Amino acid sequence: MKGRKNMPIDFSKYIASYPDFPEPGILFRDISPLLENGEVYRAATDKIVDFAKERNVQMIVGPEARGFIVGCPVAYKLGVGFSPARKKNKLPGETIEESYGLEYGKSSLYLRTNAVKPGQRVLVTDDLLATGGTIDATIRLVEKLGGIVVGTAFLIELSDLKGREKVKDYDFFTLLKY
Ligand SMILES: O=P(O)(O)OC[C@H]1O[C@H](OP(=O)(O)OP(=O)(O)O)[C@H](O)[C@@H]1O
Ligand SMILES: Nc1ncnc2[nH]cnc12
Repeated sequence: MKGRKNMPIDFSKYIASYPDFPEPGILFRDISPLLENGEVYRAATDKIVDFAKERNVQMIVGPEARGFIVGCPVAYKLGVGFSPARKKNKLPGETIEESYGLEYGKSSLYLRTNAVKPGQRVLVTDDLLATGGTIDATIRLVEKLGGIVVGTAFLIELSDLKGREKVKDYDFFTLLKY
C-alpha cells in the first residue's frame, strides 16, 4: 500500500511505545497514532482486507476492545458480519465462555451462541498478539460454535512472548513485529 506521493507507509512510525504501562515491566505498544491518521488506518485495514479476500472470509470475530477496532472496518469493506467477543457481563442473551491468561492478568471472553454458523469461514482479528491467550480463547469460542477459523490477523506481534505458537495451525497476518 502506498501513501501520499506514492511512498510506501512505514507503519512502525505510527506505533507509540510506553515503558511500565499499565504496570512495571510491560512495554506498552499503542496503536492510537495509527488509528488517528485516516490514511494510515485505511492502509493498514486494506492489508487485512487483502488477506481476508484470499481466504473467502464470511464472518469476522474480534475480542474486546481493540479487536473491534481492527475487525469492524475489515467487515465493512468486505460486506460480512462482525461479532464481538466480549468480557464478562457485557453480552445479553445466550453466550458461551472461554477463559485465558494475559501478559498482565487473567480474564474470560464470551460470544453469542448465534454469532457464527457451523461451517462458516471466520477471520479472527485483534490489534496485538502477545502471549496469545486472548486470540486462543477467541478461536476456541468460534470453533465451539462450529466455525472454521481461516485466518488470524493483527497489527502487531510481540515475538518474544511466543503467542505465535498458539496460532501455529492457522494462517497468520501481522502488519508489524517487535
Ligand atoms: O496475546 P495476549 O497476551 O492475550 O495479549 C493481547 C491482548 O491484550 C490486549 O487486550 P486487553 O486484554 O488489554 O484488552 P483491551 O483491548 O480491552 O484493552 C490486546 O488488545 C490483545 O487483545
Ligand atoms: N505490551 C503490550 N502492549 C499493548 N497491548 C498489549 N496487550 C498485551 N500486551 C501488550
